[in-house]
Amino acid sequence: MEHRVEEEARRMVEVFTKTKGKPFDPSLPITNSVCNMICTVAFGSQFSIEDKEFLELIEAIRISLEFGGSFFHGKEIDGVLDPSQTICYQDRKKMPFTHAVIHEILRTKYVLLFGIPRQCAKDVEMHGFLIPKGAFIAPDLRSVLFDPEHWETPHKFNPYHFLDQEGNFVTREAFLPFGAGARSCVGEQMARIELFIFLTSLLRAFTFHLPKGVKKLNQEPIVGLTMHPRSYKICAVPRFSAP
Ligand code: HEM
Repeated sequence: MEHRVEEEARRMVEVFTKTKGKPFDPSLPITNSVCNMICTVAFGSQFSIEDKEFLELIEAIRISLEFGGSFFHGKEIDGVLDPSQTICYQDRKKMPFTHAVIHEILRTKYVLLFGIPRQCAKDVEMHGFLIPKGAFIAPDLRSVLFDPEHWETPHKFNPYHFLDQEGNFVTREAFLPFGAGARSCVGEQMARIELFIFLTSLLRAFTFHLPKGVKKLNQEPIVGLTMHPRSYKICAVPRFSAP
């Protein structure tokens, strides 16, 4: 699977390169790559970015979710990987800062409004409260991801939440974006591999900046069943000239 993510990352870099540093909305190529990974695993095939059915599917998902959305320099990446080297998931161990940034993105820009609803299989007593058999539960994972007792700056983007004094990566008990227990996210590993390889591939290949005249992006999400980003444009300027 990791090999497929690497291939997809290369395709994404090609699509970004074709924009020649001009303003463009990166959400469609990113969504296409993420969907392709799931389709490869589920059906063994994938959609082209121009495929009419794919575009209709994305629009349908966007509408249904709406009704129910960084910039950091590539210095650490440059220090570890040369421009032609393939990026693999194992490289995260040599890039604690990048790894910490990805964790902090997953925490502060958490995509789900609430976790997958579950039904209680038997009577359970928790902290003196009875949760009866049959009760529906919608876990609020934000309550732990933004808990002031667990995070130094709960609402502020701060990669140092995941780094110790020496700059080593540290895991945190309250980092539960994929849920916990027997029914936690089955796609966790795939999501982690994609996030790392896609992000490092793009940051290694491009410098990102806002289009001329744009001072700031509106980071307020569109709230639906997910927290969806508003549409935006950025410029991806290649960092290395083509061989
Ligand atoms: C950043 C990306 C993702 C996040 C934050 C996420 C989060 C979650 C959460 C919170 C749950 C509920 C866990 C619980 O109830 O304890 C879940 C379940 C699930 N996720 Fe994900 N997920 C992500 C990516 C994916 C991907 C890429 C796939 C598929 C390839 C996937 C497939 C599933 C499935 C099938 C379940 C249901 C598991 C079950 O009921 O046993 N997820 N996910």
